[in-house]
Amino acid sequence: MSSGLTEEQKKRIEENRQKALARRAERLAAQRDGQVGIAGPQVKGQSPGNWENSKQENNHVRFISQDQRNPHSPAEQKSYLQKNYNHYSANQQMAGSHGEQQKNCSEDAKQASGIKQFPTTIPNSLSYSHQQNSDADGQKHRQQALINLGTFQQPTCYPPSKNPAEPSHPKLIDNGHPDGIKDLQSWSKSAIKYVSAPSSATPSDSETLINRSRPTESQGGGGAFQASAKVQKLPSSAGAGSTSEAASHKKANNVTKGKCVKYGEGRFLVEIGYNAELIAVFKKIPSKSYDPTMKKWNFSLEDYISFMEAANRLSSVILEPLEGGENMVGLASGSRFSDSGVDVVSLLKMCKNWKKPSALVKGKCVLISRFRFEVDIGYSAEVIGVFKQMNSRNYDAKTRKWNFLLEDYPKLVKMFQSLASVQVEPLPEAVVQTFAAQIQSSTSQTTDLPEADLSVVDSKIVTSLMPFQREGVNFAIFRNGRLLLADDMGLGKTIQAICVAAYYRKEWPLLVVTPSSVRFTWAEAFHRWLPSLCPGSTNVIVTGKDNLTGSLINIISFDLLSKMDKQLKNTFQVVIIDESHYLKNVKTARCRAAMPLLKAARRVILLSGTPAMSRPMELYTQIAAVQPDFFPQFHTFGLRYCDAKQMPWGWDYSGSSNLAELKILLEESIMIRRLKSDVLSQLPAKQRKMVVVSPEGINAKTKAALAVEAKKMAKGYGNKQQEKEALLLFYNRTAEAKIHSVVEYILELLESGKDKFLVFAHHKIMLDAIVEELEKKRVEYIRIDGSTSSAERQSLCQKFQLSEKQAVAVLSLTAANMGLTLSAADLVVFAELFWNPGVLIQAEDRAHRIGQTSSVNIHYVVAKGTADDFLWPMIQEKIKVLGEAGLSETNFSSTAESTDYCPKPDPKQKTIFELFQRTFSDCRDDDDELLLLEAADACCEFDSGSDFQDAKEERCSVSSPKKRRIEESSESVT
Ligand SMILES: Nc1ncnc2c1ncn2[C@@H]1O[C@H](COP(=O)(O)OP(=O)(O)OP(=O)(O)O)[C@@H](O)[C@H]1O
Repeated sequence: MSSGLTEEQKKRIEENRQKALARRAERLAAQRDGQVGIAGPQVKGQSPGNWENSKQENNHVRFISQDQRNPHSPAEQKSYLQKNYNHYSANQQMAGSHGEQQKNCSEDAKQASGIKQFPTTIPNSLSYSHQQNSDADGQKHRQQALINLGTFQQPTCYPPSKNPAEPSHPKLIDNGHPDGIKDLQSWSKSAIKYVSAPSSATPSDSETLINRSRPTESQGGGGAFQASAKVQKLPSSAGAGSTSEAASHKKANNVTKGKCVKYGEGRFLVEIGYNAELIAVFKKIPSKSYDPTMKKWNFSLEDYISFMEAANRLSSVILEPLEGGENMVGLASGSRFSDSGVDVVSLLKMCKNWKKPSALVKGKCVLISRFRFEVDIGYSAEVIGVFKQMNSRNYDAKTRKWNFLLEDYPKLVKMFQSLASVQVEPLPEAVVQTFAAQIQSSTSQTTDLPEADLSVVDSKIVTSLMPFQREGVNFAIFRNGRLLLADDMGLGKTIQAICVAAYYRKEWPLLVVTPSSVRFTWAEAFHRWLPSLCPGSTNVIVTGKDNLTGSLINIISFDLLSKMDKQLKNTFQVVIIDESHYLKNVKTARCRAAMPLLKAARRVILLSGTPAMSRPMELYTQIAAVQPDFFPQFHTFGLRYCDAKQMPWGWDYSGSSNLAELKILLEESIMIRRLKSDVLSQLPAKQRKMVVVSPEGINAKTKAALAVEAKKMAKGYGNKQQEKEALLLFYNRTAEAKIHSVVEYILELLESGKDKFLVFAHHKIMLDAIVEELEKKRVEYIRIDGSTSSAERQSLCQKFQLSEKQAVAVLSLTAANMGLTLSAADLVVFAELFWNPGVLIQAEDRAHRIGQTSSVNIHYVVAKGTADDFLWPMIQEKIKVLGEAGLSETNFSSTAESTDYCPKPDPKQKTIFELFQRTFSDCRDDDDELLLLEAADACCEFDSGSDFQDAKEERCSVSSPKKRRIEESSESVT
């Protein structure tokens, strides 16, 4: 049986093999002379920072500056992180500690001389340690200790929900009593603190009740709830008994259930069946109004709190509170702010009518911390006179501004109102609403987030959450499932989002909107983290014609979303938007398609490590998606936070202003963001992720070619040589098939603001395509492959290390997997797999080595229906065997997502898998493998008639390759 290679290809393979042999001999000789490795000699005239010189001297260096540098780019964050990460190695948080890293490095050197393989031992266990922080007000922020999650139930398979509106989520129980903490083995404290609402005025979701009393055993689920929350009571302004407590004591029988919903501007409506007691309450509310068409009562939002208090005292009524009602805490009508004599209504009115055309002195109030605001105003004796009447006044000699406790805000605003010559812009309404509790009483203490009861969620995911992730989930549930999760890259936004979504599973079908390259990765992640899901529960939409509601979990790309049926906008009550900064521009089709959907949904989980990449205006749509009431008009937001300026052609919103206030506001209300430096002690040294690319990225011809190769392989071959050749051809075809998806993924990483990363690939066509695209997009890059001399490598590495711009290192798997230090990157992308895991681990260690101060994220891009189906399980098996022998980390796959990614138990596939194993497992000699590969690459190189040529022509993002001469190919084998 033929191997599929032509005579000419075979001849070239042999030629290449000879050349590779010669090169290997050269390399070995060079190693003996000490030329290979970290300390290779510099090329004459090249200085480390001199890109231009090297550009002239080295064809493989093409650093093209970007036009503009993003002032808020992750590069800046990165340098900040690096400054702050020095404790990391000292704390031995990086797996294996310094000693181990040194071992790795010395083993790299050994590898370079071909002595030993599989050098890296990476413990998978996570270590936790406490970390101290402090906020502007000196509040101590600490990271969590272990959380006892031992008693979570294993839910059964999720059936599709028949009634999405059915209340489903369980109670949130908060062990607020300090004694409760003592009883527990471990306790957690949040880095984020919340001012708890006055007990009577806490609007809580009737389903997500917050129980501020000490949990009994039954409440606590036998230890499922930990005392993270130290919720203190604020002075109650409106009667006793919390909404939640009252609600939770109501009997299930004989109760009328209903909910409050927004109703036009400034009003809410109560959707509920007839209940005589409640009608009596309605009639006592001053702002009551009856809508005869809807047959429902509605009221002013100002009466919301007092209404809820009254309603919750009725044993026959359970009312689900208003979404976002927590922002109205303290704004109950009639409630007066301490010492000011100002009630809520007057305060809001004063805030609206603050402009005085004749004012001589103008200024503004700005929030500077969670408890204080400052008044930015020019000198005026009158104003100073007012300031001096404030008990909490404080003069900051540095900024030359006065600041006050929020408690003094109403009084100050009232006094400014009486000064005709003074105009002070108040705090935005969103700030007043969010910080109402502090405005009401700054003596209120802070509270940690209540611990959510996740017993309805698969225990696998719950027990896997790292402490800070658990805190993220608590935050999300505390915010009723509407939030912007803005954790740094690689901190596990996916696992948190899945956990939150699973908490609301009775409201599914769920919609996940993602960049197209990671749709399948999401599907895999759901099944990984929620094992109780039935196999058919995920539906990845690949064309505009696919059924968007086909399954319980529907995953769609941003671009396809705009083609979706508008009628479906009310179908999804729970929506996850991955990389939500894709929505930053309101004019784009993706944003126009997503916004109505998000406004209609009850739970909106936005994920982005870089919610705004350059200016605050990019945040607007994301804020509006989560909290539409915050800034109903963009212009208001623009004036306050985008330094909006009126130009001859209209308003310019491209600036920024009051950013500190915006950050405090968002963190208090809708956003949670942790940097790697905040949680480093909880992170493993390496985090591996599988990026399963979509099959439609592979064109039909390439798919057919792969299928033909697979079919041939399944039939078997006459001898080992033929088997090897066939496998190599299959491997080559896989590279061709993946190019489009890999390039797309890299572009998405760049678009997401990933500033520096390494991309490893084996085949020249893959490396070429990546480089070609980077050039097109004018992204700086270095390339190191088999043709790069030792000296060049060294200078390229230094340049990559020192470069402050967005830069990608494009590296050959077999020629750049050892002896190089590229620790300036903390992200490594594998465009291709390789059957020798030692090579992969060595390649990972280009970034994960001494000098690395962060946890390294590793993304393996895999495509189903290609050689990856066989390579991935094979790699894992090899690693397992090596682990058992103490030669490698024990479980490579446990640090990677989608470990269930393996060939289907199809007999044909099994034959191929065995063929892979037989061929590559037998191949113990490294050099032989490399030779084989180099040789194999040649057949890919000159295969001008390959399907890839056609495929490339069809694609717009990857331009046609130049035909290469055979002689060149053998020189530039990777
Ligand atoms: N608690 C955990 N246990 C095990 N693996 C985890 C955990 N949290 C995250 N990971 C793994 O870490 C990797 C990175 O996680 P994820 O992709 O969710 O990060 P991210 O914050 O979404 O990053 P990005 O911003 O790059 O998309 C994944 O492989 C994920 O499975």
